[in-house]
Amino acid sequence: MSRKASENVEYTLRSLSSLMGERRRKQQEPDAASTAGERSLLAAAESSASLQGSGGGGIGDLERAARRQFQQDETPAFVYVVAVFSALGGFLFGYDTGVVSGAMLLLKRQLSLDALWQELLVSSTVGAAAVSALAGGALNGVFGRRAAILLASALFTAGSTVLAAANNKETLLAGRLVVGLGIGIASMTVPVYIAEVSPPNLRGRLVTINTLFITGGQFFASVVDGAFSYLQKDGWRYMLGLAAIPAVIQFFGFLFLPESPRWLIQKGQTQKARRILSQMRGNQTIDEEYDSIKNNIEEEEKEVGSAGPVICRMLSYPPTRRALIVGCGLQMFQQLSGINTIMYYSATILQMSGVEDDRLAIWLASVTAFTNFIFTLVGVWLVEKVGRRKLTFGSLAGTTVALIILALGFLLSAQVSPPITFNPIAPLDQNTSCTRYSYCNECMLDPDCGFCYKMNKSAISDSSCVPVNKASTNEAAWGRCENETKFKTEDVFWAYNFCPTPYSWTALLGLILYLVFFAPGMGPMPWTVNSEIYPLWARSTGNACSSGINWIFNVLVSLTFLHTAEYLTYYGAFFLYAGFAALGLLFIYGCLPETKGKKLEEIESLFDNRLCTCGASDSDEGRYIEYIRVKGSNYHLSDNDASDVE
Ligand SMILES: O[C@H]1[C@H](O)[C@@H](O)[C@H](O)[C@@H](O)[C@H]1O
Repeated sequence: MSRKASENVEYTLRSLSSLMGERRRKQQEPDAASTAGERSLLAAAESSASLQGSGGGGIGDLERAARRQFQQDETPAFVYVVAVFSALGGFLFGYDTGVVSGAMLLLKRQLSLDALWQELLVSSTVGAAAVSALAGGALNGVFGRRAAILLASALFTAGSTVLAAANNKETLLAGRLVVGLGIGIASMTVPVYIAEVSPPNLRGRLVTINTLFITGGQFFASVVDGAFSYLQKDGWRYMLGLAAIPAVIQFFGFLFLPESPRWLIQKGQTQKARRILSQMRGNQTIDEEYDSIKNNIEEEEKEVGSAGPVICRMLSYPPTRRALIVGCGLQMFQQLSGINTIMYYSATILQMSGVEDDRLAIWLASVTAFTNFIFTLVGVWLVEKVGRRKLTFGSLAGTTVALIILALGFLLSAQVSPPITFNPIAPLDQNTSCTRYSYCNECMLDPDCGFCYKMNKSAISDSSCVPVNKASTNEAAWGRCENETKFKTEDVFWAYNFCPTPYSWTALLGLILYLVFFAPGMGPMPWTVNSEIYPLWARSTGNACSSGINWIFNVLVSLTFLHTAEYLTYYGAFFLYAGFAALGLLFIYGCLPETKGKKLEEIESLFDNRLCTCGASDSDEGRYIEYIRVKGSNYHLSDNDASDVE
């Protein structure tokens, strides 16, 4: 082909790229296939040459050819199978963290657990997860992702079996610790593994599926809790033991699933890596991807060296240091916005809104978990459309507003808190410490007391603060509210952990808005972004650190909530979370770059500039990079080329 002809070909292809870009901008929603930025677009230079002759109609041919090519290039189902099997780790993470609240209600009665033991059984899992997430980095680096996932599913299976068979609290503690170790390893490995096997145009979506499975696990756990709460004796065994089923499925599944090709290349097992990569990419050519991974590893080694512990190298090399700050910051702000407290206290918030039956509240808590799940699905859909940065920022902005509404709901309720008007005489040898309070909101904040009152039309009368029955928070230890079945027939009401209030709708609105905004962005994006921002040599360690931070802040926020509420009251605690969320907004605005559509190997360059300058370089967002294959050679429209086109 003459030089002129080939220039024409290139020109026409660029026009096509521009035309498709235009159309895409108009639609505002790039269709999944056409955003496959790195796929070769066309194989036929000849048809382009003939296109010179056929004028405008040729563009139609070319576009059709491109579409045909895209359809053939469809991502093989195998990638989805791998993603779903890995995400079972997310399901177990969600299930095991979610199921414990329902199991505790039964356990504490059957094994007469005191507050310390209850606290231990709940927090030990999260604490163990923090430790194993941090240790998971080394495990992943040395033995690979597949081995780490196999180990996590073995731990889940062993832990759940021990829990189901436990006969004393010590064995229960051991089981909870083992499950926690599994959760930590899974939480850091699964996103990394999925990111490494996914094609770039689907990576965000597939990693986000892992968080969908986390929230799915939490929802399933809440349903299981509800169902087995009727089985007073040993119901907890089923609740805690059921997790063994998905764990076994994942274990056997992973015996047949492959190692991450990126990890294999890093370890010099190039033949195997090639084979797996082509299995994952179906009929697309893998040469370009393979070469770019390999070159990248070599360059990284030259640039950063391989001496000393990875974390030291990460901290002394500016791009990875910045990535680490962004990754850990995101995880920290996820937890500081209070998701787990909100989920945990959703039953209370719902009770405040007039749901008086305890069992109904348990079921309504599964409505909360379901909302969290469904809106995470919205995140799966949005992540490749609007990108990580906008999604995270928008989500946290909405979460901040929701937290303020929630806090206002509690504030208004506290201000109109009903006074205590009736002080019954305690039977001999009974606790009377609750009688010192003058208002319901003081009584409510004391975990040992509850509010007992009469309702006359909509007016509260004869209200007292009395000790709660230690065995069931549904009734008081003594007095008018002592017998649930009896007082319900006498127009007497019992409120534990909440006060009857006309402003409950404000808190309810805050709760709903919180979930709607948090779930699509702040829930999944910290995991998704962390799986992509580190170069290969730093990926395991980076994810280990950021997941560790997630778990550490998870424990901190859960353990301090009650004390925070005692010092600052409920509304103070929610205002505090809103303050953290607002700080998080500044952080995301300034520091979170867009990683959508980029190859993992390209992402490191996003952190080349000073920390928190990516907000300013945001103009690149949504820009479309077109790769064009002409007669076997790849043309990547460089930045300049692309701006020519646009
Ligand atoms: O991303 C997840 C998810 O949002 C869960 O609902 C929450 O319990 C976890 O702590 C969080 O890491």
